[in-house]
Amino acid sequence: YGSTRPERILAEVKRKATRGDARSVVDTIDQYCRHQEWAMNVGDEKGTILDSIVCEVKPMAMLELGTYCGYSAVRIASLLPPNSRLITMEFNPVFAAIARQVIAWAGVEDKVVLIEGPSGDWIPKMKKEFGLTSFDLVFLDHWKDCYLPDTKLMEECGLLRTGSILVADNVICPGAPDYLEYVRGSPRYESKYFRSHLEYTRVEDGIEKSVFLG
Ligand SMILES: O=C(NC/C=C/[C@H]1O[C@@H](n2cnc(C(F)(F)F)c2)[C@H](O)[C@@H]1O)c1cc([N+](=O)[O-])cc(O)c1O
Ligand SMILES: [Mg+2]
Repeated sequence: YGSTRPERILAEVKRKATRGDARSVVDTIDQYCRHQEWAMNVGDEKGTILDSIVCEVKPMAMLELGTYCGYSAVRIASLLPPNSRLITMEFNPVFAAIARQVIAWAGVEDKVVLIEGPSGDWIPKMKKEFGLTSFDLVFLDHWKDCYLPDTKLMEECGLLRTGSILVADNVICPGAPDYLEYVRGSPRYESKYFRSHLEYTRVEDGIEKSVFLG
């Protein structure tokens, strides 16, 4: 029986990355996915844009939708201020199990809370479950047709405050046209596009940064 791509990525991390060294985990995954087999991590080029926003915002409460193998969770967690938390949500239990091991190998498990299940179930109960008032920063990198409904649900559940920032991957490729139209057209958001490339390729893609104005 063959292994899955996430299992092969985890095996590469355990073989090549230094335990406890988040940067070496990130670099190992980037090397593997650039030279061995492509995978849908935000990647090194768009990852640098994400890093700059995380460092600028210094979020105390951050949410990621779409953990996959944990690449961006590790990347983000390595930049978080002390006492801040990244909550990362994953729908697929197989991917979640891999991501937990990647996050542990990187030594950032104290900064990351991985929750499993559909966003529609979790978003309405996050305030209570985690004693949250709102998220300072949200990274959307899950199913592209869920970006808009989940953003509206976060608004409705009071998880966004004036100044909360949404960062969305793949707004060009594969694309999230309804989300893009919403954040760019709504008076309640101030949106900015960061042009880049689809991870590990020369195809155009980009990240949209949108500030919620309340
Ligand atoms: O489809 C793409 N990403 C979809 C990513 C999907 C991932 O998000 C999880 N999820 C689903 N719902 C939730 C939550 F949190 F809501 F519960 C979490 C899924 O199980 C999966 O691991 C993609 C595709 C390409 N590409 O080039 O095709 C490039 C990319 O960067 C991509 O992100
Ligand atoms: Mg993506």
